[in-house]
Amino acid sequence: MVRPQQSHNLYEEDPDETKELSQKAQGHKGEKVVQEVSKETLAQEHDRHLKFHTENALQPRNIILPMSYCPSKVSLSQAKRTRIRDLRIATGDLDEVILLRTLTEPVVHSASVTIVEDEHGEIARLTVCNLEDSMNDPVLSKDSTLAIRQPRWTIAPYGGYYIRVDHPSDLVLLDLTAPLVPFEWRSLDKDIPSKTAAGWKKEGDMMFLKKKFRQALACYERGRKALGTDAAYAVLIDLYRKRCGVNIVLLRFDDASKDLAHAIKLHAKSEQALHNSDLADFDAVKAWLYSKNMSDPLHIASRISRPLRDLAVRIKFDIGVFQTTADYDFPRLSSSVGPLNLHIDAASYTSDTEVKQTFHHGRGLFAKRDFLAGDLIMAEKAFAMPGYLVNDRSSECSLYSLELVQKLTANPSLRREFFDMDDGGYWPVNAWEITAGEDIPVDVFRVEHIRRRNCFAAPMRSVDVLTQATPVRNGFWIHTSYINHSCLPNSVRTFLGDMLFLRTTRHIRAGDEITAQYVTPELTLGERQEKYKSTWGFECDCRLCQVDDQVGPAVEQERMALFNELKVTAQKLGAKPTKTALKRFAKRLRELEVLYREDHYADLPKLCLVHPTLFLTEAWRGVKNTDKMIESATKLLRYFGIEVLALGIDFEIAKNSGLVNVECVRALKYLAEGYTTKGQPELASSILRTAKVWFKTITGTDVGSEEFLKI
Ligand SMILES: C[S@@+](CC[C@H](N)C(=O)[O-])C[C@H]1O[C@@H](n2cnc3c(N)ncnc32)[C@H](O)[C@@H]1O
Repeated sequence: MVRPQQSHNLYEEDPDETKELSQKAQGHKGEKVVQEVSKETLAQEHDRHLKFHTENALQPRNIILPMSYCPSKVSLSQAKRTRIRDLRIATGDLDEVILLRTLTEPVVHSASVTIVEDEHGEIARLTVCNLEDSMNDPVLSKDSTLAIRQPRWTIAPYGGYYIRVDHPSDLVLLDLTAPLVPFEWRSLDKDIPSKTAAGWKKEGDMMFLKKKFRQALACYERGRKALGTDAAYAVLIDLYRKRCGVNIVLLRFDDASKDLAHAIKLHAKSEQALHNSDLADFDAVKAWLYSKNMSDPLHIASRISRPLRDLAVRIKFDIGVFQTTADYDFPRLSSSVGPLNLHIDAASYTSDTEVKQTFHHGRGLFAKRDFLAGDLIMAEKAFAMPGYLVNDRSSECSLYSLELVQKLTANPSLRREFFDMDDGGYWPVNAWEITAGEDIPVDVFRVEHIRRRNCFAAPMRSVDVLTQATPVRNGFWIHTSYINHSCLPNSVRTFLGDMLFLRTTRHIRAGDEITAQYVTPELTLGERQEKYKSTWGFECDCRLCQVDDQVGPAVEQERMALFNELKVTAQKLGAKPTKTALKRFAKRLRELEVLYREDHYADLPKLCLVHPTLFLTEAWRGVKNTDKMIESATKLLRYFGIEVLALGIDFEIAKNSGLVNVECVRALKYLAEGYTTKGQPELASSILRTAKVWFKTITGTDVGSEEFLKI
C-alpha cells in the first residue's frame, strides 16, 4: 500500500502494511537509528493528527499485532536505564528501561500516540497499543512521566521510526514523587488545588458524569486523603462506594472488591451492633466477594445498606458465580436480553462436567452424570464478550479483543483460569518460566493465540438465527472452551446474551467425553481438515472423517460434481417446480445416493445429500405431495445420521449418531404436518414432542417453539 503523504491519518495502521514493515525491520534488527526529524516537525504532525481526529469520522479501530516478543518483568529499580539515542530497531533489552515525559496530549484511536522526550531532551513519537484509553480521559495525558521496559524502534509506515509498546505491562505511569523520576521533571508537578473531601467528591462525581473515569478515581482518592483520621464514617464509606462503582465501569474488579470490602468494614465499624462482627474483617468480606456462589454466610443481605449490597451483587456476577442445578427461568432471561443489554445476571452451572485429559486431543470436557437427549449439560457466563467483532483469521497480523486485554491487565486474580486455556504451546516456547506466587503476565501475543483457539462467535439469541440474519460477536466461555471438536458432536452450544447453554443431542453417559462442532463441517474432507488445521492446528479423526478418508478422492469428486449439478438445478427450479421436473431431480439424487455405500455409512451422515434432499422435501411439500414429502423428510434425517421410526401412533428415534440442527427440526415439523394431513394426529403429536426437544437443543430454551412448530 502506498500512503498519500500529508493529508491522511498516518497514525492508523493497516495489517498488510504492518506485516510488510515488520518483515523489513527484521533485516535491520538491532541497528541504531539516526533521527532526522526535529521536535517541531513531530509536534506539527501530531497537531495535525489531533485535529484530524476531532474533525473526521473515524474508521473502526484496527488492533494490530506485529512480530511476537514477550513482556519484560524487570523491576524498575533494578533495570538498566537507556536513552532514545541508544534504542535499536525491532529489538529491546528485557533488562532495560527508558524514562520518558509526554510533551503533548495523545491521539487515541487504535493505539495511543504521543510525543515524548527522554531525560537528555531527545524526542520521539511513542505509540502504546492495547491501553485502556480514550481521548476524553487519556492515560498518557500531557506532562505524564513514563517508564517503558525493553524500549525499541519500530519502522513507521510513512518512513521514520517510532517507539512502540505492545504489552500494557511494559508501560508504567510514574508518580512525580517516585525515586526514579529525574529532579528537573519533578518541578512539573501540577498545582493541585486544595479542597475539602466533600469538594473532591463533588468534583469526582462531575468527572464521572463526563465519563472521565480515571480523573473521577483520582478525585475520590484525593477526597479520601483530605479526610482527617477522625473523619465521619459516612463520608469515607461514600468515597469508597463511589470509587468501587467507577472501578466496576473500568472492569477493574480486583480494585472494586477492595473498595467495597473497605466500605463494608467501615460500615460495620460505624454501627455498635456490628463493630466486632465478621463484616469488620476486610479479608473475610473480600473472600466472600470471590467465593463464586450466592450463599451469604456473612448475612450481608440484612446487614448492609442497599447501595453497597447492589455493588456486591454486581461484582459477584462480574467475577462469576455458580449454581449446582440446571434450573433457569428461560422466559425471564430471554426477555431481558436486547442489543443494549447482553450482560445478564445469571449464575453458571458447570458442576456436572469436568475437565480431564483425553487420549489424543489434549484436555477435554467429560460428563459427571448421565444426560438425556435435550438436557442442559452446563451453562456459563462469558468471561469476556467484547463490544465488537474484530476477527481476521486470514491475516497474520492478527486482530483481537482489546477489552479482553484490559480485563486481564486490571485483574490479576482472573488471569490463571484464562491463561490455563490452550495457547497452542506458545508460552513455554516464547517466554520465561513463571515462578510460584508470581503474577501471570498479560502477554498480548499469548492472549491472541488463546483467542484464536478458544473464542466462539455468538448471536445475541440463538433462536433469532432460525428466522433472520443475525450479527455475531466474539466471546470467551472458559469451561466450554475445553470441549474438543467432533464432526459428529453430542452437544450443541447456544447463546442468550452473554450466557452460553450447552445441551445434548443424544443420550450421554457419565464418563463420556462431551464434543461439539467448532464449525459446520465442509462437504469435502480436504476442505474440512484445512479449516481445522489452519485455525486450531488439528486434524479431525472422528468416524465420519475416517470413513470419508477411506472413500478416496475419485468418489469424492463424483459426489461433488453431482452435488453442484443438483444445486444449480434446484436454483433454476425455484419455489414452484413442476412434478416432472421434481421426478427428474429425484432420479439424479438417487445417483448421488449410490455414491454413499451403506456398508461404509451405516449410521453416518451423508453430507452431500442433505441440501438436495431438503430442497426436494420442501418442493414436494409445495406441490402438496404428502407421501413424497414424508419419504423425503425421513431421508433427510437419515442423511444427517438419524434414523427415525413411525410405528402406529408412536414416533421413535431409532439411531442418532449424527447431527441435530435446525434442518432436522424442520424435517420433523414436515413429518408432523404430513401425518396430520394423512389423519394420524397422535403420531403427529408424538413427532412434535421430539421436535420440541430438538428445538430446545438448538436454541437453548423452548421459548418460541410453539410458533416455530405451528403446523
Ligand atoms: C478449544 S481447545 C479444546 C481444549 C484443548 N484440547 C485443551 O487441551 O485445552 C482447541 C484445541 O483442542 C485440540 N482439539 C480439539 N478438537 C480436536 C480434535 N477433534 N482432534 C484433535 N485435537 C483437537 C486442538 O489442539 C485445538 O487447538
